[in-house]
Amino acid sequence: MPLPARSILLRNTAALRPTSRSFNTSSKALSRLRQPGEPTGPNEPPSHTSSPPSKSPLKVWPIVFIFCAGSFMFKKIVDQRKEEGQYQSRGPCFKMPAIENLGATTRTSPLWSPDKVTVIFVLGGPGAGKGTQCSKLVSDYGFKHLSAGDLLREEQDRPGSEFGEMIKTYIKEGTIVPMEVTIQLLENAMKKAMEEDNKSTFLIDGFPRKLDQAHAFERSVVPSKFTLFFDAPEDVMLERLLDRGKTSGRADDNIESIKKRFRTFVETSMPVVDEFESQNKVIKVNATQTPDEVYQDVQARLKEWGIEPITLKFVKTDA
Ligand SMILES: Nc1ncnc2c1ncn2[C@@H]1O[C@H](COP(=O)(O)OP(=O)(O)OP(=O)(O)O)[C@@H](O)[C@H]1O
Ligand SMILES: O=c1ccn([C@@H]2O[C@H](COP(=O)(O)O)[C@@H](O)[C@H]2O)c(=O)[nH]1
Repeated sequence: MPLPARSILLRNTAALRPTSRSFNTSSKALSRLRQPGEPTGPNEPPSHTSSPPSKSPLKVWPIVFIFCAGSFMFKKIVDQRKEEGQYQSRGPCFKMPAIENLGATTRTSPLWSPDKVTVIFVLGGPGAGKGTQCSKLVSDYGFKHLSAGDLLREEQDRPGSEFGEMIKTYIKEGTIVPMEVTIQLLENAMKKAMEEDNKSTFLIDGFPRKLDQAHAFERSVVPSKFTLFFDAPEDVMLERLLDRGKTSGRADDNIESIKKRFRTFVETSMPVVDEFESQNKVIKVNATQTPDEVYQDVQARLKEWGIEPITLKFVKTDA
C-alpha cells in the first residue's frame, strides 16, 4: 500500500492546512490575548469564522506523521490477518489476491453448452466408493474421469505452485479449498481432455463439495446433467478408509482427518446433494453392497437416463 497511502497523504496535506493554524505559534500567541469569539483585530472577523490558511509546511508534519504511522500499522494488521486466514482450519477470512484473479469463476455465462459438453457430478461421503465406481464407468462408457481431489493433490505437489501449501492444509483439515482454485483446475483439465482426447462427457468426482462451488461451476463452466450419489453410513466408510490408509499414503486417511472430513461432508457437502435432489437431478445408489453390485445398480440407473455403455467386445478370430 505505500504508493496509494502516499498519494492520499499528498492530497490531504493541502486539506489539512487550515486546521493546522492551531499549531502556529503566532496564532497561539494571539489567541491567549483574545476571548473566544472576539474579533482578532479591528478589521478582522470574529475568530470562529475562517481565516486564510497558513503557508508553513512545518505545521502539518505531526499530522502527516500520525497518518503515516497509522497506515503502516493498518497494513501490518491486514497482512497478518491475511496470513492467519490462509491457514485457518474452517476456511480463510481473506482470499489471496492471486486466487481472486483466477478467471474461471468470473464469467457470468457458461463456457460450454450442456448440449456439447456433458457433466455428471459424482458425490458421496469420503470412502463411499466414488473413485472405484468411476474407474468402472470409464472403461465401459468412455467417460473422462476427473477427480477434484486428485487435481488438487497434483497442484499441491507441482513444484512452484503458489497454492501448494494452502491446498495441503485444507486437505489435511478435511475442509474445502477455495472454489476458484478447484474450478480453474477442473476447467483446465476439461479443456485438455477435449483438445487431446476429444472427450466431451465428464465424470467429475468429489465435486461440488460446497454450494458456492456448485453454483459457480454451473454458472461459469457448464450446467451438470445430474449427480450420481453414493450413499453409505459412516461406519462403513470409516472401515474402508482406514483399510485404504494402510497403503494409500494419503495425508488424510487417518482417524483425525477422517472425522473432520465426515463433518465437512455432512455440514457442507450434503446441502449440495439436497439442492440437486430438489431439482430431480440425483441418482442415489446404495454403496454398501459389493463393488460389482453397486456398479450393476449404477448401470441400471444410467440406462433410465438414456446412457448406455460403449464397450467394444473383442472377438478372437482364426485369422
Ligand atoms: N463397494 C465397496 N465395498 C467394499 N470396499 C469398497 C467398495 N468400494 C470401494 N471400496 C474400497 O474402499 C476404499 C475407498 O474407495 P474409493 O477410493 O473408491 O472411495 P472414494 O469415495 O473415492 O473416497 P475419497 O472420497 O476418500 O476419495 C478403497 O480402498 C476401495 O477399494
Ligand atoms: O472440490 C473439492 C474436492 C476436494 N477437496 C479437498 O480434497 C480432499 C480430498 O478429496 P477426495 O475427493 O477425497 O480425494 C477433500 O477432503 C478436500 O479437502 C476440496 O477442497 N474441494
